Amino acid sequence: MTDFASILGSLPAAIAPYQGKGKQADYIPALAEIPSDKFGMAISTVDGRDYVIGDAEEGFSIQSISKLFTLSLAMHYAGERVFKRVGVEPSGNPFNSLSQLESENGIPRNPFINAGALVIADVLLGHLGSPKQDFLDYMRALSGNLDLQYDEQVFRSEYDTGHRNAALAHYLYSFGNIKHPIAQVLDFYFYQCSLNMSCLDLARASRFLAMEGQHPFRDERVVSPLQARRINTLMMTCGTYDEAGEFAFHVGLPCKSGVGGGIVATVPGKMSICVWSPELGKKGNSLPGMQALKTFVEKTGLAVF
Ligand SMILES: NC(=O)CC[C@H](N)C(=O)O
Repeated sequence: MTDFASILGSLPAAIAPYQGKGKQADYIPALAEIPSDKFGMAISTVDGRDYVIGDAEEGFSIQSISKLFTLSLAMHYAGERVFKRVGVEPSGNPFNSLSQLESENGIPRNPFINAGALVIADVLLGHLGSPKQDFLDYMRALSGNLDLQYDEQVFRSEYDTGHRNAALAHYLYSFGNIKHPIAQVLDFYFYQCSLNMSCLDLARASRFLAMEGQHPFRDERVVSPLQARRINTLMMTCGTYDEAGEFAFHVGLPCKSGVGGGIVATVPGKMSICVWSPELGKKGNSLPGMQALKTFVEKTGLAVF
């Protein structure tokens, strides 16, 4: 049997050469205050075993990893209709780009770029009675951590500096692809991004993606098996933005990153993984985090191809 504990134990040395080579997100000022040398990783297997290393139980800002969960919830409520309003193609552009929306009639390329996630937030506003609380409850149930909270300071920081997201939301609204008041959409979007979770929380919470949509702690489905397969596919092709090709090439697992430095990866049928290290490469994905996943896959052979 693979000795996951000792493989995890080898990762701090493997990523050490990459620390100090990236840069924390500072366009959201609160994120720049996190010590840059943090590193944690957690694995949660489909049969309920957890393995952790380093700062895996320390909370961080999940940022765009939240898009994985809002998409899952939107697909649960609206099924295929979601894909009338967002596409399933990689954008090849930065996560916060506005440019393709003009020629593509306000239909974002995919649900993981900011434009797509704002549309998904709008979809959820049509289904949730108390959107922020309902989403928090959903994440608490998925992670099994009833103490999960959002980070007020990060939320405020995003609100104060979120001009690009506001521009995207207005532009989408002008195409009729946002239907609720823009202030409500942004409020919900900044809230989802400012949830504070640890690697262990996120590895557990994303386990349904490795379990054909089965809820990790309840006798119910989060999404259908087909939907789980599609979400994994979108993670592989679009989850790390304009670096998705590099991730598929070097890591070979469905991944979803956030500018807080976290990356969730799934090994369908086997486990879910979350790594966290705040220094980002040029495309906004954790540089040491990517190396940790690459090394993990080399040592375990767990890539999907
Ligand atoms: N890639 C990310 O994590 C981006 C999320 C961030 N909240 C933003 O909207 O810019």
